[in-house]
Amino acid sequence: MSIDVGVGHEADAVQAVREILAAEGVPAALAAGDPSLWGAPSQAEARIRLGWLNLPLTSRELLPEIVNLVERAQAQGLDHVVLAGMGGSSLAPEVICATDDVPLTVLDTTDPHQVRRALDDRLERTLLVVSSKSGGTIETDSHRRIYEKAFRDAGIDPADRIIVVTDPGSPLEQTAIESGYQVILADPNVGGRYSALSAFGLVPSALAGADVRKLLDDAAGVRGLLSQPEGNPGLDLGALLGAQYQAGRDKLILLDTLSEINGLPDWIEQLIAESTGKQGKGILPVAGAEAAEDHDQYTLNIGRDGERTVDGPLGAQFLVWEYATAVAGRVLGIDPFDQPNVAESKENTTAILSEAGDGPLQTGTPILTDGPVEVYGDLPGHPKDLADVLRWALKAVPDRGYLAIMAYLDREAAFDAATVGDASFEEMTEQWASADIATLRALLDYRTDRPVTFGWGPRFLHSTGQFHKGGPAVGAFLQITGAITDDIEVPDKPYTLGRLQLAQALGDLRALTSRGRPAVRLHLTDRVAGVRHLLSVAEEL
Ligand SMILES: O=P(O)(O)OC[C@H]1O[C@H](O)[C@H](O)[C@@H](O)[C@@H]1O
Repeated sequence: MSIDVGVGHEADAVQAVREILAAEGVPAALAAGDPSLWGAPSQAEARIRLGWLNLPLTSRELLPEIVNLVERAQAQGLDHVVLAGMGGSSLAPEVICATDDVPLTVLDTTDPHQVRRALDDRLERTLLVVSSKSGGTIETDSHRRIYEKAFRDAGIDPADRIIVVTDPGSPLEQTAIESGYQVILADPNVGGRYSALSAFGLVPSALAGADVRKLLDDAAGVRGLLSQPEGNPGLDLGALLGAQYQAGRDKLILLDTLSEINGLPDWIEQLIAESTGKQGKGILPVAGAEAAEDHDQYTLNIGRDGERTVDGPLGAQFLVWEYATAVAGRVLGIDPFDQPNVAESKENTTAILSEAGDGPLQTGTPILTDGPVEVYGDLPGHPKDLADVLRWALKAVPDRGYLAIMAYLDREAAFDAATVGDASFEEMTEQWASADIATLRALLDYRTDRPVTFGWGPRFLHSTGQFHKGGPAVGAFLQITGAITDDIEVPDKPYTLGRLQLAQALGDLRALTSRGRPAVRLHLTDRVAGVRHLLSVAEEL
């Protein structure tokens, strides 16, 4: 089964870019793993980052080991699979499992309420996959420590329940060996966001019940096309992204509503934002929005329907989008394999934790309080209430700009609002939406012609966070944090999850404001009431 790319009515412009790329020999060179395609300064990194091109073949070697893991888990009756992993270490398994309709609990959060939800859910049948390429990611390290303690407290040996996926030689590999955990080593020549078809994508998905062999088969089916100058879906898509960028359309609205693949835009978001958002350039992917066409925006559909489309099975989609992103990187003149600005927020987080010592974190004082919402920030014009603050945020977006909502909250919290009993599907959806902070995106989107993005913190720090800081300086930022009523200790660390989460929010805010980007933090002193209030104020703007 193959994959089709529909380039829409800009076919001539796309053809022009494709011809240049073909004349430069890009398709064959990229398919062969030539690291010189992004210029001399990128060559050293590219040399160790092109392994994804071969994963449809090389990952097959993992299948016997994966089958053993799955059989062992089944024999032990472990049917609740929890995946601790950030960014590239969890986004692909989330899409794979949602598409195959098998349950996977993803922990890519430091929100203590959301982590507590997972801990309280079938611990006696839980299998934890700890996935981290670097082996040093603070969120994932915290989850491992918390689960180790929870297992021990429940009289369960963590070595029976924890599987580690990491790169050879990482500190996590060392810890895993010392702790007696099963370790699956990933291909070190593949970067995090290009790792969907590696052990990072396959191991947790297979344990959750997904058909990963099919994924590799579908990717292998398209791989042979990637060296060709014609009939090459990766080249077509890369040329489309590049041509749109050259025409000033650098906001990509991703739709998947009519697709059988569930949630691919979230994975594409990380791939494109982190790969291209740097040196003041970049393509901003917008997931979860309505279709939009404008001088700087265009829509692309996953599936058959629409003007610009990418239609084909998930395994092929992964490979084609990765190839297209690498091609677009060349057209934009950036290195698609580094993420130079991600580290900055992480360093700020560490600094904020150490500045505070044993005392409370330095949050400053609110400039105003509107019911259950406190407002922190340096805002001009003396806003008098929350409505003023939201109006300011919308106005702060420049021409060609965007508004980013970043919520450091429990992304499952809206489940608590769902009525049990005889509510209809529509009623339940409505209840969900009115308790879900993500609804704010649509409410604000309605009031501006600029794109509005929504990200869960700290998850987005490993994705669009790179674009926010490294991309064009045209973002305005609305950060949302919430009171914590049930915090969780991180064993052998001087912080709790809640303290870490707040430090991450403050650290990113510092990175944004130090660049002069308009940014404000809304703090919900009561989460449920705060979400309700914020949504009702946004509705009446
Ligand atoms: O897999 P890990 O090493 O834990 O990394 C998880 C994520 O961390 C960083 O933020 C990178 O920018 C991401 O590209 C990566 O996916």
